[in-house]
Order: sequence, then structure tokens, then C-alpha cells
Amino acid sequence: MRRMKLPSHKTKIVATIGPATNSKKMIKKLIEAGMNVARINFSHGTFEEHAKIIEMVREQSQKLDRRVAILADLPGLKIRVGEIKGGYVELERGEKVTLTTKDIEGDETTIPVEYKDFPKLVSKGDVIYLSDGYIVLRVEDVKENEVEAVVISGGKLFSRKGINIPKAYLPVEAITPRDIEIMKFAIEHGVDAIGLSFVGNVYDVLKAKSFLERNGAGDTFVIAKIERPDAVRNFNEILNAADGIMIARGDLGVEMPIEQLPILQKRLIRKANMEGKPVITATQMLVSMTMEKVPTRAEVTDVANAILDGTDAVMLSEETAVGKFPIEAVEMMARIAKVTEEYRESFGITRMREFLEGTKRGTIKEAITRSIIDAICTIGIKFILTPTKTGRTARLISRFKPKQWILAFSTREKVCNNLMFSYGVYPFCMEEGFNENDIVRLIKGLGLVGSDDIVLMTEGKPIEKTVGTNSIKIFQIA
Ligand SMILES: Nc1ncnc2c1ncn2[C@@H]1O[C@H](COP(=O)(O)OP(=O)(O)OP(=O)(O)O)[C@@H](O)[C@H]1O
Ligand SMILES: CC(=O)C(=O)O
Ligand SMILES: [K+]
Ligand SMILES: [Mg+2]
Repeated sequence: MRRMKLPSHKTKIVATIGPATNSKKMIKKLIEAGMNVARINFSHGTFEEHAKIIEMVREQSQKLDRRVAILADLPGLKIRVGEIKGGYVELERGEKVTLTTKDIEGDETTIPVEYKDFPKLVSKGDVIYLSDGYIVLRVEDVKENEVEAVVISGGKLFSRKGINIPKAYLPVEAITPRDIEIMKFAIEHGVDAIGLSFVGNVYDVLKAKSFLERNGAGDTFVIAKIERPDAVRNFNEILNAADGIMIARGDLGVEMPIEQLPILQKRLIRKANMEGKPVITATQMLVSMTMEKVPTRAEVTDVANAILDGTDAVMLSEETAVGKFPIEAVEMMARIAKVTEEYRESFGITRMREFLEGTKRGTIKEAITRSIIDAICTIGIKFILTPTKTGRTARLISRFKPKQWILAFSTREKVCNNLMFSYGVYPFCMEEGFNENDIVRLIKGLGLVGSDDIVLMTEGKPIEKTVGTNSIKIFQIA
């Protein structure tokens, strides 16, 4: 009998693949260390490189028999610095620099900006943030093709770093022509999920969703990245339309007063949890591990707190894309998750019940998933088994963060992959027409259950006008 071992952590780990990890060997190690979602940041690299990464992730995931979802993160409206001679320049306080829209190689005095209308976005006195706010400039003069500025806070500026002008009104659509090209590429390569950067309102999400649908990829997840104040203001509608959200703290921490981030993170996670939509907490979680083998105490605590806030997934960016210790960073997250999750039960269920208390969410699935929680608090249940068409039932159970694994069974590969964004859900891809006996046979065969174990299974028996999950049963394995 093949004995299967479930992962040691229920929190999902998203790792960005970059120059430090884009080889078969490193991808294999990332998966073994606990990576559940491979993120490709389309702001960097070429389609050729991206295609190779996708192929390697699929191949290694199959070889190791460990499911990994692929998230294509679009560049969106982010304005960026162009190429700089030698990779970076050192900007010093008080120096004058010219930001030009001409396509040149940058140096100490002239920095190229990859956005033609850049001078139209700023006026004298405006503050410009480079590299996630690490470097600050003030505008002195605006010309047709360039902006003169003075350095208020200096540092090393690397090629292709981001530019934020928090006050600027961006007149362009959140989904750029380049994003459309990338979505086409993503569809061709069967990517599971799209990360929509800088969404401002629900229409940005709906546009992306309808583009995917029109191109036969309506089952691709759309993760709305919350990284500007508009998105916070319009959060409820965005959440409603998106399949999941990412708290993109990098840009968010520049676009909004940074001290508001902790409370905002908690509020957004709570709302996403209540709707049963997966939420990823992103950026700088273990950033010191880009250079060091051991993270700071503050970083370890940040990961643990995000988990206690109710995040489904935690994300690594430069730590795994360009860092010196990518594997150690994933292993570190897995360790923090494992230990923290043991303490969350008293938090998770009680808290979610409190949140939902008094909210009338009159759907059958809502009632069913709430009663599952009653059941698992009453009797020792080994697993929650959920056959699912769209993954929705599994996600609604996942929001309570039960201590039992939620084993989800679906015939659709994409549905299974996208359950890799949800806390505590372990998906199995099944043959068309599978039934409840097939599920029991499978988990018995894998050694996940033995005789006398009690399991809970959700069911969807069509009756009258009702389709989808409409009942639960609790039974003992023979
Ligand atoms: N594929 C890559 N090639 C080169 N550098 C990369 C790559 N991926 C990430 N990086 C580096 O790691 C840093 C952090 O990664 P991250 O994915 O958060 O990107 P970002 O540029 O901050 O943008 P975004 O806000 O669009 O996600 C980047 O700024 C870049 O320096
Ligand atoms: C991930 C990302 O885009 C950010 O933190 O800004
Ligand atoms: K991006
Ligand atoms: Mg961002």
C-alpha cells in the first residue's frame, strides 16, 4: 500500500521564480521545501524565460507528485526606471537628477523612465518615490520630455525598479496593452491564475475576467492585487468580483501611509475570509533572507501574525527570485507556519463565528459549511471530504481554518490547482463520474484513513430545484 504524507503546513507558500531559482534543480528543491504556488513576475524577464519556467514547474511538480499552481503576476500600471549603466547608480541627498522619457542608459545625472506621459503626471513640488519608497525625490521643474528633481533621500537605484507618485491621477486603464499580451501568453501556456496589479475598481477585475472568458480560459483565477488607495476604497466590490486577493504591501506601503498597513492587512484578510476568497499576504515577509541565512525576529513574527490574521497564503519575492538563500526562505516559512498553525484553532473558528454572527448570508452552502464547523467541534473527525465542481465549498470551509485537512475532490485540473491558494485544502484530481465510494477507496488506499476513523463528507444530491452541495454525512471507515 502506498502511504501518503500530507504537508506539514496548511498555510500556502507562494514563491517567486527568478534568476536565483529558474533551473530544474532549484525548482525541485523549492517544491520539496514547501512551495505550493510558483509566481512568475512578468515585470521581469522574457517570454522565452517565462515559458521555460512554466515547463520546468509542471515537470518537477509531476515528477515529485506535488501539486503546484502557477501565478502570472502582470506588470499593470507600474511605472518603472529603465536600464542603468552597470545595473545601478548611487543617488545622494541634495543632488539633482533628470528623469527622462528618452530610451537611454541611465547614470548619476540622468535616469530613464519607461512611460512616455510621465512628465504629465507630476508638477513642481511633487514627491516621487523610487524602489518601493527607498529613494525619495522632489520635482523642481517639468519639461516636455523630462522632469528635473532633487534627491531628498538617497540610496542605490537599480535598473527597472518601480516609481510611485502617490498623488498622481493615472489617466490610463489599469489593464495595459502589455498586460493583454501577457494574458494571451498565460492562456496559451495554461497558467492557473493571473495577478492583476494596481486594480482601481471592480471594472478592472471584470475586464480581465471577461477577456479570459472570451479566450476560452474563464476558469483562470483572477487575483486582484490591492496596492493603491482606490483599491482599498473599492475593496468590497473588487473582492466580490475577484477569485482571490493579494495584499501587495510593497506598493501599498508607498501609496498609503506605511503605518496604516498593519490594520489594513487585518481588515482586508477578515473580509476576504468571510467571503471564502483566498488571500495572499505579500512582500518583505523574510526580506533580510535575500542576503542573510537567518531572518530577523520581526520578520518571523510578521509571517506568524499574518497567519493568525487569517491569511491563506504567504509570499516570497526577491527572497526566492534573486536571493542567496531561496530554499532556506521557503523552509523557514514552512517551519513558522507549522508551529503557528497549532495555536490558531482557538483563534480561527471562534473568531470566524463571531464575524459571521448576525450576518444573514442566506445560501445553502453557507448553512452547510457553518454546520460542518459545529460537527467538527462535537466529534473527533479525521478529515473533511469535499467533492467539488468549482472549489467553492472547500473554500467556504477553509475560511474557518479547521485543524483537520479539507480533502477536495474535483475532476478539473484547474479547480484543483486553484485550491492551492486556500488554507488547509488538499485537492485530488478525479476521473469523470467518480462517486463517494471512489473517494473512500482512494483515501484508504493512500493510508490516510484506517478502520474506525470518522470522516465528514459534503454531498450535492440534486433534489427539486437544488443543485450543488446541500448536505453532509458523518461516518466511520469500515
Ligand atoms: N525574474 C526576475 N528577474 C530579475 N529580477 C527579479 C526577477 N524577479 C524579481 N526580481 C527582483 O526582485 C525584486 C522583488 O521582486 P518583486 O517580484 O516583488 O518585484 P517588483 O519589481 O517589486 O514588482 P511588483 O510590484 O511588480 O511585483 C525586484 O524588484 C527585482 O529586483
Ligand atoms: C507584490 C507586489 O506587487 C507589491 O507588494 O507591490
Ligand atoms: K508585477
Ligand atoms: Mg506591486
